[in-house]
Amino acid sequence: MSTLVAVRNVVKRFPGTVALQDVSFDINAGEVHALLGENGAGKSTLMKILSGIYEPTSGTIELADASYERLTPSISKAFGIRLIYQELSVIDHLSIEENLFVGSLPTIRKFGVPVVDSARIRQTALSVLARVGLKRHPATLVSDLSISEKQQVEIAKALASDARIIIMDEPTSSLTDEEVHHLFTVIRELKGQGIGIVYISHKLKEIPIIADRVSVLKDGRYVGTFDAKTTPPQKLVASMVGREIEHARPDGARVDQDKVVFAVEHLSSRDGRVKDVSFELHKGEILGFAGLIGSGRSELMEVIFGARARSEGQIELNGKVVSIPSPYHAVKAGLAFVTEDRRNTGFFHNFSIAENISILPFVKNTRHQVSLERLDFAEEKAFGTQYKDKLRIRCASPQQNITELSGGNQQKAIIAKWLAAESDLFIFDEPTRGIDIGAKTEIYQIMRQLADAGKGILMVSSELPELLSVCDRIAVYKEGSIAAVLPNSEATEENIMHIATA
Ligand SMILES: Nc1ncnc2c1ncn2[C@@H]1O[C@H](COP(=O)(O)OP(=O)(O)OP(=O)(O)O)[C@@H](O)[C@H]1O
Repeated sequence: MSTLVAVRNVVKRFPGTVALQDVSFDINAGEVHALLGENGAGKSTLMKILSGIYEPTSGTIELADASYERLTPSISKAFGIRLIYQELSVIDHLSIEENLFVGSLPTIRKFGVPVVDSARIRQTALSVLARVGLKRHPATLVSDLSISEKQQVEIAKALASDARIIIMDEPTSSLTDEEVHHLFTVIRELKGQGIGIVYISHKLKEIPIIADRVSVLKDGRYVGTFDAKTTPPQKLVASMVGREIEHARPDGARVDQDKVVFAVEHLSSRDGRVKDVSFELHKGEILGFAGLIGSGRSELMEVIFGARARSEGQIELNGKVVSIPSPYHAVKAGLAFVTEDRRNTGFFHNFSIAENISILPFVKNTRHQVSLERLDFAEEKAFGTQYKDKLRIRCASPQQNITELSGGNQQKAIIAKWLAAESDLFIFDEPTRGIDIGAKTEIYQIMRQLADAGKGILMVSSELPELLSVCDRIAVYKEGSIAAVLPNSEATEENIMHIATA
Protein backbone atom coordinates (compact mmCIF):
# COMPACT_ATOMS: atom_id res chain seq x y z
CA MET A 1 0.00 0.00 0.00
CA SER A 2 1.37 3.42 -0.87
CA THR A 3 1.69 6.14 1.74
CA LEU A 4 -0.48 9.15 0.92
CA VAL A 5 0.51 11.45 3.78
CA ALA A 6 3.16 11.22 6.48
CA VAL A 7 3.47 13.54 9.45
CA ARG A 8 7.01 13.51 10.86
CA ASN A 9 8.05 14.63 14.35
CA VAL A 10 5.40 17.31 14.59
CA VAL A 11 5.32 19.61 17.61
CA LYS A 12 2.44 22.04 18.22
CA ARG A 13 2.56 24.50 21.07
CA PHE A 14 -0.24 26.80 22.17
CA PRO A 15 0.33 29.40 24.87
CA GLY A 16 0.68 27.36 28.05
CA THR A 17 0.04 23.97 26.35
CA VAL A 18 2.03 21.51 24.29
CA ALA A 19 -0.75 19.91 22.24
CA LEU A 20 1.57 17.67 20.19
CA GLN A 21 5.05 16.59 21.17
CA ASP A 22 7.11 14.88 18.46
CA VAL A 23 4.22 13.04 16.81
CA SER A 24 4.57 10.94 13.66
CA PHE A 25 1.62 9.45 11.81
CA ASP A 26 0.96 8.22 8.28
CA ILE A 27 -1.99 7.24 6.13
CA ASN A 28 -1.92 4.71 3.32
CA ALA A 29 -4.16 4.60 0.29
CA GLY A 30 -7.05 2.16 0.82
CA GLU A 31 -6.75 1.82 4.61
CA VAL A 32 -8.69 2.90 7.65
CA HIS A 33 -6.25 4.26 10.21
CA ALA A 34 -7.94 4.83 13.57
CA LEU A 35 -6.67 7.49 15.96
CA LEU A 36 -7.29 6.99 19.67
CA GLY A 37 -6.52 9.11 22.69
CA GLU A 38 -8.12 10.64 25.76
CA ASN A 39 -9.83 14.03 25.62
CA GLY A 40 -7.17 16.62 24.98
CA ALA A 41 -4.62 14.04 23.73
CA GLY A 42 -4.11 16.06 20.55
CA LYS A 43 -6.18 14.20 17.91
CA SER A 44 -8.06 17.24 16.59
CA THR A 45 -4.91 19.35 16.63
CA LEU A 46 -3.13 16.76 14.47
CA MET A 47 -6.05 16.68 12.04
CA LYS A 48 -6.17 20.48 11.88
CA ILE A 49 -2.48 20.45 10.98
CA LEU A 50 -3.30 18.05 8.14
CA SER A 51 -6.11 20.36 7.00
CA GLY A 52 -3.82 23.38 6.99
CA ILE A 53 -5.78 25.11 9.77
CA TYR A 54 -2.93 25.02 12.29
CA GLU A 55 0.74 25.61 11.58
CA PRO A 56 3.03 23.14 13.39
CA THR A 57 5.63 24.66 15.68
CA SER A 58 8.14 22.23 14.14
CA GLY A 59 8.22 19.00 12.13
CA THR A 60 7.27 18.18 8.54
CA ILE A 61 4.32 16.93 6.55
CA GLU A 62 5.05 14.81 3.49
CA LEU A 63 2.45 14.68 0.72
CA ALA A 64 3.29 12.29 -2.12
CA ASP A 65 6.79 13.55 -3.06
CA ALA A 66 6.79 17.02 -1.55
CA SER A 67 7.72 17.89 2.01
CA TYR A 68 6.17 20.88 3.79
CA GLU A 69 6.85 22.71 7.04
CA ARG A 70 3.17 23.63 7.10
CA LEU A 71 0.15 23.02 4.91
CA THR A 72 -2.21 25.81 4.01
CA PRO A 73 -5.92 25.03 3.64
CA SER A 74 -5.53 25.32 -0.13
CA ILE A 75 -2.54 22.92 -0.33
CA SER A 76 -4.42 20.45 1.86
CA LYS A 77 -7.56 20.78 -0.25
CA ALA A 78 -5.71 20.52 -3.55
CA PHE A 79 -4.07 17.30 -2.35
CA GLY A 80 -7.50 15.88 -1.48
CA ILE A 81 -7.57 15.97 2.34
CA ARG A 82 -11.11 16.39 3.68
CA LEU A 83 -12.16 16.69 7.33
CA ILE A 84 -15.69 15.74 8.40
CA TYR A 85 -16.42 17.13 11.84
CA GLN A 86 -18.64 15.46 14.42
CA GLU A 87 -20.98 18.43 14.20
CA LEU A 88 -21.82 18.29 10.52
CA SER A 89 -21.38 21.42 8.43
CA VAL A 90 -24.00 20.85 5.73
CA ILE A 91 -26.31 23.79 5.06
CA ASP A 92 -29.90 22.88 5.85
CA HIS A 93 -31.70 25.29 3.56
CA LEU A 94 -29.76 24.23 0.44
CA SER A 95 -30.46 21.12 -1.64
CA ILE A 96 -28.17 18.09 -1.56
CA GLU A 97 -26.52 19.02 -4.86
CA GLU A 98 -26.08 22.66 -3.83
CA ASN A 99 -24.34 21.43 -0.69
CA LEU A 100 -22.03 19.23 -2.71
CA PHE A 101 -20.69 22.21 -4.64
CA VAL A 102 -20.86 25.00 -2.06
CA GLY A 103 -17.89 27.28 -2.64
CA SER A 104 -16.88 25.65 -5.91
CA LEU A 105 -19.83 25.74 -8.31
CA PRO A 106 -18.78 24.43 -11.74
CA THR A 107 -19.53 26.91 -14.51
CA ILE A 108 -19.68 26.91 -18.32
CA ARG A 109 -19.65 29.87 -20.68
CA LYS A 110 -22.86 30.66 -22.51
CA PHE A 111 -22.71 33.51 -24.97
CA GLY A 112 -19.40 34.44 -23.38
CA VAL A 113 -20.92 34.68 -19.88
CA PRO A 114 -20.09 32.14 -17.13
CA VAL A 115 -23.23 30.35 -15.90
CA VAL A 116 -23.68 27.52 -13.39
CA ASP A 117 -23.21 24.15 -15.07
CA SER A 118 -26.41 22.51 -13.78
CA ALA A 119 -26.05 19.44 -15.99
CA ARG A 120 -22.59 18.67 -14.58
CA ILE A 121 -23.77 19.30 -11.02
CA ARG A 122 -26.66 16.86 -11.44
CA GLN A 123 -24.50 14.22 -13.10
CA THR A 124 -21.75 14.40 -10.46
CA ALA A 125 -24.35 14.46 -7.69
CA LEU A 126 -25.99 11.27 -8.96
CA SER A 127 -22.64 9.56 -9.24
CA VAL A 128 -21.34 10.48 -5.73
CA LEU A 129 -24.72 9.81 -4.07
CA ALA A 130 -24.61 6.32 -5.59
CA ARG A 131 -21.08 5.84 -4.19
CA VAL A 132 -22.31 6.58 -0.65
CA GLY A 133 -25.57 4.67 -1.14
CA LEU A 134 -27.83 7.69 -0.49
CA LYS A 135 -31.13 7.05 -2.23
CA ARG A 136 -32.39 10.62 -2.39
CA HIS A 137 -33.01 12.96 -5.29
CA PRO A 138 -30.17 15.53 -5.59
CA ALA A 139 -32.70 18.39 -5.41
CA THR A 140 -33.95 17.30 -1.95
CA LEU A 141 -33.51 19.94 0.73
CA VAL A 142 -30.91 18.91 3.31
CA SER A 143 -33.27 19.97 6.13
CA ASP A 144 -35.48 17.00 5.12
CA LEU A 145 -32.68 14.49 5.75
CA SER A 146 -31.85 12.49 8.88
CA ILE A 147 -28.49 13.03 10.62
CA SER A 148 -27.08 9.89 9.02
CA GLU A 149 -28.20 11.04 5.55
CA LYS A 150 -26.62 14.45 6.18
CA GLN A 151 -23.41 12.67 7.03
CA GLN A 152 -23.63 10.77 3.74
CA VAL A 153 -23.99 14.15 2.00
CA GLU A 154 -20.77 15.29 3.71
CA ILE A 155 -18.95 12.17 2.50
CA ALA A 156 -20.44 12.62 -0.98
CA LYS A 157 -19.23 16.24 -0.91
CA ALA A 158 -15.70 15.02 -0.18
CA LEU A 159 -15.93 12.58 -3.08
CA ALA A 160 -17.33 15.24 -5.45
CA SER A 161 -14.16 17.23 -4.87
CA ASP A 162 -11.84 14.27 -5.47
CA ALA A 163 -10.94 13.38 -1.89
CA ARG A 164 -7.91 11.13 -1.39
CA ILE A 165 -8.02 11.19 2.40
CA ILE A 166 -11.19 11.57 4.47
CA ILE A 167 -10.81 12.31 8.17
CA MET A 168 -13.88 11.34 10.18
CA ASP A 169 -14.17 12.74 13.69
CA GLU A 170 -16.44 10.51 15.80
CA PRO A 171 -18.66 9.68 12.83
CA THR A 172 -20.96 7.28 14.69
CA SER A 173 -21.75 9.44 17.72
CA SER A 174 -25.29 10.29 16.55
CA LEU A 175 -26.12 7.18 14.53
CA THR A 176 -28.37 4.21 15.26
CA ASP A 177 -26.88 0.71 15.02
CA GLU A 178 -28.37 0.25 11.56
CA GLU A 179 -26.94 3.57 10.37
CA VAL A 180 -23.52 2.64 11.76
CA HIS A 181 -23.72 -0.58 9.79
CA HIS A 182 -24.46 1.40 6.61
CA LEU A 183 -21.64 3.85 7.31
CA PHE A 184 -19.19 0.96 7.69
CA THR A 185 -20.33 -0.44 4.33
CA VAL A 186 -19.68 2.98 2.75
CA ILE A 187 -16.24 3.20 4.42
CA ARG A 188 -15.32 -0.25 3.05
CA GLU A 189 -16.39 0.87 -0.44
CA LEU A 190 -14.22 3.99 -0.13
CA LYS A 191 -11.28 1.85 0.97
CA GLY A 192 -11.80 -0.30 -2.10
CA GLN A 193 -11.56 2.85 -4.20
CA GLY A 194 -8.12 3.60 -2.72
CA ILE A 195 -9.21 6.38 -0.38
CA GLY A 196 -7.37 6.63 2.95
CA ILE A 197 -9.62 7.13 5.97
CA VAL A 198 -8.56 8.55 9.33
CA TYR A 199 -11.09 7.36 11.88
CA ILE A 200 -11.26 9.17 15.23
CA SER A 201 -13.41 7.46 17.83
CA HIS A 202 -13.78 6.87 21.54
CA LYS A 203 -15.75 3.70 20.86
CA LEU A 204 -13.19 0.95 21.21
CA LYS A 205 -15.46 -1.82 20.01
CA GLU A 206 -15.63 -0.18 16.57
CA ILE A 207 -11.88 -0.30 16.06
CA PRO A 208 -11.36 -3.99 15.08
CA ILE A 209 -14.55 -3.92 12.99
CA ILE A 210 -13.65 -0.97 10.79
CA ALA A 211 -9.96 -0.11 11.15
CA ASP A 212 -6.80 -1.72 9.77
CA ARG A 213 -4.25 0.11 11.94
CA VAL A 214 -4.73 2.13 15.10
CA SER A 215 -2.42 4.81 16.47
CA VAL A 216 -2.60 6.06 20.02
CA LEU A 217 -1.81 9.53 21.38
CA LYS A 218 -1.40 10.26 25.05
CA ASP A 219 -0.97 13.79 26.42
CA GLY A 220 0.17 14.97 23.00
CA ARG A 221 2.76 12.22 22.62
CA TYR A 222 2.75 9.38 20.12
CA VAL A 223 2.44 6.05 21.96
CA GLY A 224 2.45 3.57 19.05
CA THR A 225 0.67 2.08 16.06
CA PHE A 226 -0.99 -1.32 16.41
CA ASP A 227 -2.81 -3.85 14.26
CA ALA A 228 -6.47 -2.90 14.72
CA LYS A 229 -7.84 -6.41 14.16
CA THR A 230 -5.64 -8.31 16.60
CA THR A 231 -4.64 -5.91 19.38
CA PRO A 232 -6.71 -6.62 22.52
CA PRO A 233 -8.85 -3.62 23.61
CA GLN A 234 -7.31 -3.76 27.11
CA LYS A 235 -3.91 -3.09 25.57
CA LEU A 236 -5.29 -0.07 23.69
CA VAL A 237 -6.95 1.27 26.84
CA ALA A 238 -3.77 0.80 28.85
CA SER A 239 -1.70 2.64 26.25
CA MET A 240 -4.26 5.45 26.02
CA VAL A 241 -5.06 5.95 29.69
CA GLY A 242 -2.13 4.40 31.50
CA ARG A 243 -4.34 2.96 34.25
CA GLU A 244 -7.12 0.46 34.86
CA ILE A 245 -10.68 1.70 34.37
CA GLU A 246 -13.25 0.68 36.98
CA HIS A 247 -16.92 0.62 36.21
CA ALA A 248 -19.42 2.17 38.58
CA ARG A 249 -22.41 -0.15 38.81
CA PRO A 250 -25.45 0.96 40.75
CA ASP A 251 -26.15 -1.14 43.80
CA GLY A 252 -29.57 0.44 44.28
CA ALA A 253 -29.19 0.09 48.04
CA ARG A 254 -29.10 3.81 48.56
CA VAL A 255 -32.34 4.50 46.69
CA ASP A 256 -35.07 5.61 49.09
CA GLN A 257 -38.28 4.37 47.45
CA ASP A 258 -40.45 6.33 49.89
CA LYS A 259 -39.01 9.73 49.06
CA VAL A 260 -39.88 11.29 45.72
CA VAL A 261 -37.45 14.10 44.83
CA PHE A 262 -38.88 14.93 41.41
CA ALA A 263 -42.17 14.17 39.70
CA VAL A 264 -43.68 14.94 36.33
CA GLU A 265 -47.43 14.56 35.89
CA HIS A 266 -49.24 14.41 32.57
CA LEU A 267 -46.72 16.60 30.80
CA SER A 268 -47.46 17.44 27.15
CA SER A 269 -45.85 19.91 24.78
CA ARG A 270 -47.73 22.41 22.66
CA ASP A 271 -46.17 21.05 19.46
CA GLY A 272 -47.40 17.51 20.20
CA ARG A 273 -43.88 16.04 20.44
CA VAL A 274 -44.35 15.18 24.15
CA LYS A 275 -47.55 13.34 24.99
CA ASP A 276 -48.89 12.93 28.50
CA VAL A 277 -45.67 11.90 30.24
CA SER A 278 -45.67 11.04 33.95
CA PHE A 279 -42.87 9.64 36.11
CA GLU A 280 -41.37 9.86 39.57
CA LEU A 281 -37.76 9.99 40.63
CA HIS A 282 -36.78 8.73 44.08
CA LYS A 283 -34.09 9.96 46.41
CA GLY A 284 -30.70 8.53 45.45
CA GLU A 285 -31.94 7.29 42.10
CA ILE A 286 -30.64 7.71 38.56
CA LEU A 287 -33.46 7.33 36.04
CA GLY A 288 -32.35 6.57 32.49
CA PHE A 289 -34.23 7.27 29.28
CA ALA A 290 -33.66 4.78 26.49
CA GLY A 291 -35.26 4.94 23.04
CA LEU A 292 -34.49 5.30 19.40
CA ILE A 293 -32.79 8.46 18.14
CA GLY A 294 -35.70 10.76 17.26
CA SER A 295 -38.11 9.18 19.76
CA GLY A 296 -38.39 12.56 21.50
CA ARG A 297 -36.41 12.10 24.72
CA SER A 298 -34.55 15.39 24.32
CA GLU A 299 -37.84 17.16 23.60
CA LEU A 300 -39.24 15.85 26.91
CA MET A 301 -36.18 17.23 28.73
CA GLU A 302 -36.64 20.57 26.96
CA VAL A 303 -40.26 20.80 28.15
CA ILE A 304 -39.19 20.01 31.71
CA PHE A 305 -36.52 22.72 31.48
CA GLY A 306 -38.90 25.33 30.05
CA ALA A 307 -37.10 25.41 26.70
CA ARG A 308 -40.07 23.99 24.78
CA ALA A 309 -43.63 25.20 25.32
CA ARG A 310 -45.75 23.09 27.62
CA SER A 311 -49.49 22.67 26.98
CA GLU A 312 -50.39 20.59 30.04
CA GLY A 313 -49.00 18.95 33.12
CA GLN A 314 -47.08 19.85 36.26
CA ILE A 315 -43.63 19.42 37.71
CA GLU A 316 -42.78 18.89 41.37
CA LEU A 317 -39.32 19.31 42.84
CA ASN A 318 -38.79 18.09 46.41
CA GLY A 319 -42.54 17.97 47.01
CA LYS A 320 -43.30 21.48 45.73
CA VAL A 321 -44.96 22.35 42.43
CA VAL A 322 -42.54 24.51 40.44
CA SER A 323 -43.47 26.88 37.65
CA ILE A 324 -40.96 26.70 34.79
CA PRO A 325 -42.06 28.85 31.87
CA SER A 326 -38.46 29.40 30.67
CA PRO A 327 -34.90 28.08 31.18
CA TYR A 328 -34.23 31.13 33.40
CA HIS A 329 -36.98 29.94 35.76
CA ALA A 330 -35.58 26.40 35.56
CA VAL A 331 -32.17 27.61 36.74
CA LYS A 332 -33.79 29.62 39.53
CA ALA A 333 -35.84 26.58 40.57
CA GLY A 334 -32.71 24.43 40.83
CA LEU A 335 -32.73 22.48 37.56
CA ALA A 336 -29.61 21.73 35.54
CA PHE A 337 -29.56 20.66 31.91
CA VAL A 338 -26.43 19.27 30.28
CA THR A 339 -27.74 19.36 26.72
CA GLU A 340 -26.68 17.09 23.87
CA ASP A 341 -25.90 20.07 21.64
CA ARG A 342 -22.78 21.17 23.46
CA ARG A 343 -21.59 23.74 20.95
CA ASN A 344 -24.85 25.65 20.59
CA THR A 345 -26.43 25.44 24.03
CA GLY A 346 -23.69 24.25 26.37
CA PHE A 347 -21.56 27.31 26.99
CA PHE A 348 -20.90 30.97 26.26
CA HIS A 349 -18.37 31.01 23.45
CA ASN A 350 -16.62 34.27 24.25
CA PHE A 351 -16.22 33.49 27.93
CA SER A 352 -13.35 31.84 29.76
CA ILE A 353 -13.72 28.49 31.51
CA ALA A 354 -13.94 30.28 34.89
CA GLU A 355 -16.57 32.73 33.62
CA ASN A 356 -18.67 29.91 32.20
CA ILE A 357 -18.48 27.99 35.47
CA SER A 358 -19.33 30.94 37.70
CA ILE A 359 -22.08 32.57 35.66
CA LEU A 360 -24.94 30.39 36.94
CA PRO A 361 -24.37 30.80 40.67
CA PHE A 362 -24.38 34.51 39.93
CA VAL A 363 -27.62 34.39 37.93
CA LYS A 364 -29.18 32.14 40.52
CA ASN A 365 -28.27 34.16 43.56
CA THR A 366 -29.02 37.64 42.34
CA ARG A 367 -32.31 39.38 41.88
CA HIS A 368 -30.65 41.94 39.68
CA GLN A 369 -29.88 41.96 36.02
CA VAL A 370 -26.43 40.55 35.26
CA SER A 371 -24.00 43.42 34.91
CA LEU A 372 -20.24 43.42 34.86
CA GLU A 373 -19.85 45.69 37.90
CA ARG A 374 -21.62 43.16 40.06
CA LEU A 375 -19.36 40.24 39.16
CA ASP A 376 -16.97 39.12 41.86
CA PHE A 377 -13.80 38.33 39.94
CA ALA A 378 -11.98 36.75 42.88
CA GLU A 379 -14.88 34.37 43.40
CA GLU A 380 -14.98 33.61 39.71
CA LYS A 381 -11.29 32.72 39.73
CA ALA A 382 -11.75 30.52 42.79
CA PHE A 383 -14.68 28.69 41.17
CA GLY A 384 -12.63 28.13 38.02
CA THR A 385 -9.67 26.66 39.89
CA GLN A 386 -11.84 24.54 42.19
CA TYR A 387 -13.78 22.87 39.38
CA LYS A 388 -10.81 22.56 37.03
CA ASP A 389 -9.17 20.40 39.71
CA LYS A 390 -12.34 18.58 40.76
CA LEU A 391 -13.24 17.47 37.24
CA ARG A 392 -9.67 17.26 35.98
CA ILE A 393 -10.33 19.70 33.14
CA ARG A 394 -7.23 19.71 30.92
CA CYS A 395 -6.47 23.37 30.21
CA ALA A 396 -3.64 25.86 30.36
CA SER A 397 -5.53 27.90 32.98
CA PRO A 398 -9.17 28.53 34.05
CA GLN A 399 -8.82 31.93 32.35
CA GLN A 400 -8.45 30.26 28.95
CA ASN A 401 -11.31 30.73 26.49
CA ILE A 402 -13.59 27.69 26.68
CA THR A 403 -13.60 27.27 22.88
CA GLU A 404 -9.89 26.42 23.05
CA LEU A 405 -10.58 23.26 25.06
CA SER A 406 -10.85 19.84 23.45
CA GLY A 407 -14.45 18.62 23.03
CA GLY A 408 -14.34 16.31 26.02
CA ASN A 409 -12.90 18.95 28.31
CA GLN A 410 -15.60 21.40 27.21
CA GLN A 411 -18.14 18.82 28.35
CA LYS A 412 -16.47 18.61 31.76
CA ALA A 413 -16.58 22.42 32.03
CA ILE A 414 -20.31 22.34 31.25
CA ILE A 415 -20.90 19.78 33.99
CA ALA A 416 -18.80 21.95 36.32
CA LYS A 417 -21.05 24.91 35.51
CA TRP A 418 -24.14 23.06 36.73
CA LEU A 419 -22.35 21.64 39.77
CA ALA A 420 -21.34 25.19 40.71
CA ALA A 421 -24.98 26.26 40.45
CA GLU A 422 -25.78 23.75 43.23
CA SER A 423 -28.72 22.44 41.28
CA ASP A 424 -31.17 19.92 42.75
CA LEU A 425 -32.26 18.09 39.60
CA PHE A 426 -29.74 17.26 36.90
CA ILE A 427 -30.73 16.35 33.37
CA PHE A 428 -27.86 14.74 31.45
CA ASP A 429 -28.65 14.40 27.74
CA GLU A 430 -26.06 12.17 26.00
CA PRO A 431 -23.49 13.30 28.61
CA THR A 432 -20.62 11.13 27.40
CA ARG A 433 -20.82 11.75 23.66
CA GLY A 434 -17.27 12.47 22.53
CA ILE A 435 -15.93 11.67 26.00
CA ASP A 436 -12.98 9.34 26.43
CA ILE A 437 -13.21 6.10 28.33
CA GLY A 438 -11.47 7.39 31.48
CA ALA A 439 -13.48 10.61 31.67
CA LYS A 440 -16.70 8.64 31.07
CA THR A 441 -16.12 6.72 34.26
CA GLU A 442 -15.41 9.98 36.07
CA ILE A 443 -18.72 11.41 34.82
CA TYR A 444 -20.61 8.29 35.95
CA GLN A 445 -19.01 8.63 39.38
CA ILE A 446 -20.03 12.29 39.58
CA MET A 447 -23.61 11.31 38.70
CA ARG A 448 -23.62 8.63 41.39
CA GLN A 449 -22.18 11.02 43.98
CA LEU A 450 -24.87 13.57 43.13
CA ALA A 451 -27.60 10.93 43.48
CA ASP A 452 -26.13 9.80 46.81
CA ALA A 453 -26.19 13.42 47.96
CA GLY A 454 -29.94 13.48 47.35
CA LYS A 455 -29.95 15.18 43.95
CA GLY A 456 -32.29 13.92 41.24
CA ILE A 457 -30.65 12.59 38.07
CA LEU A 458 -32.29 12.01 34.69
CA MET A 459 -30.03 10.57 32.02
CA VAL A 460 -30.78 10.29 28.32
CA SER A 461 -28.39 8.07 26.39
CA SER A 462 -28.32 6.18 23.13
CA GLU A 463 -25.65 3.88 24.54
CA LEU A 464 -27.59 1.06 26.15
CA PRO A 465 -24.58 -0.49 27.94
CA GLU A 466 -24.02 2.90 29.57
CA LEU A 467 -27.64 3.19 30.75
CA LEU A 468 -27.53 -0.38 32.06
CA SER A 469 -24.34 0.22 33.98
CA VAL A 470 -25.31 3.60 35.48
CA CYS A 471 -29.09 3.77 36.00
CA ASP A 472 -31.26 2.30 38.74
CA ARG A 473 -34.34 2.27 36.50
CA ILE A 474 -34.70 2.76 32.76
CA ALA A 475 -37.71 4.41 31.12
CA VAL A 476 -38.11 3.19 27.54
CA TYR A 477 -39.31 6.11 25.46
CA LYS A 478 -41.23 5.74 22.24
CA GLU A 479 -42.88 8.31 20.00
CA GLY A 480 -43.22 11.04 22.61
CA SER A 481 -44.20 8.99 25.65
CA ILE A 482 -42.92 6.42 28.12
CA ALA A 483 -43.71 2.89 26.93
CA ALA A 484 -42.32 1.09 30.01
CA VAL A 485 -40.12 1.64 33.06
CA LEU A 486 -37.79 -1.25 33.92
CA PRO A 487 -35.77 -1.71 37.11
CA ASN A 488 -32.08 -2.28 36.35
CA SER A 489 -32.37 -5.91 37.47
CA GLU A 490 -34.93 -6.63 34.74
CA ALA A 491 -33.48 -4.47 31.96
CA THR A 492 -31.42 -5.95 29.14
CA GLU A 493 -30.38 -4.50 25.78
CA GLU A 494 -32.75 -6.98 24.12
CA ASN A 495 -35.90 -6.18 26.08
CA ILE A 496 -35.27 -2.41 25.90
CA MET A 497 -34.88 -2.58 22.10
CA HIS A 498 -37.91 -4.82 21.86
CA ILE A 499 -40.09 -2.27 23.66
CA ALA A 500 -38.52 0.73 21.86
CA THR A 501 -39.21 -0.73 18.42
CA ALA A 502 -42.44 -2.68 19.07
N1 LIG B 1 -6.69 26.96 19.74
C1 LIG B 1 -6.17 26.47 20.86
N2 LIG B 1 -5.61 27.29 21.79
C2 LIG B 1 -5.08 26.79 22.92
N3 LIG B 1 -5.05 25.48 23.25
C3 LIG B 1 -5.59 24.62 22.37
C4 LIG B 1 -6.19 25.06 21.14
N4 LIG B 1 -6.64 23.97 20.47
C5 LIG B 1 -6.35 22.89 21.25
N5 LIG B 1 -5.72 23.28 22.38
C6 LIG B 1 -5.23 22.41 23.46
O1 LIG B 1 -4.48 21.35 22.88
C7 LIG B 1 -4.73 20.13 23.57
C8 LIG B 1 -5.15 19.06 22.56
O2 LIG B 1 -6.50 19.33 22.14
P1 LIG B 1 -7.25 18.53 21.00
O3 LIG B 1 -8.51 19.27 20.69
O4 LIG B 1 -6.31 18.25 19.89
O5 LIG B 1 -7.59 17.15 21.76
P2 LIG B 1 -8.42 15.89 21.26
O6 LIG B 1 -7.52 14.71 21.39
O7 LIG B 1 -8.99 16.15 19.92
O8 LIG B 1 -9.55 15.78 22.38
P3 LIG B 1 -11.15 15.38 22.32
O9 LIG B 1 -11.21 13.89 22.32
O10 LIG B 1 -11.67 15.92 23.64
O11 LIG B 1 -11.75 16.06 21.14
C9 LIG B 1 -5.75 20.43 24.63
O12 LIG B 1 -5.08 20.62 25.85
C10 LIG B 1 -6.39 21.72 24.17
O13 LIG B 1 -6.84 22.50 25.26
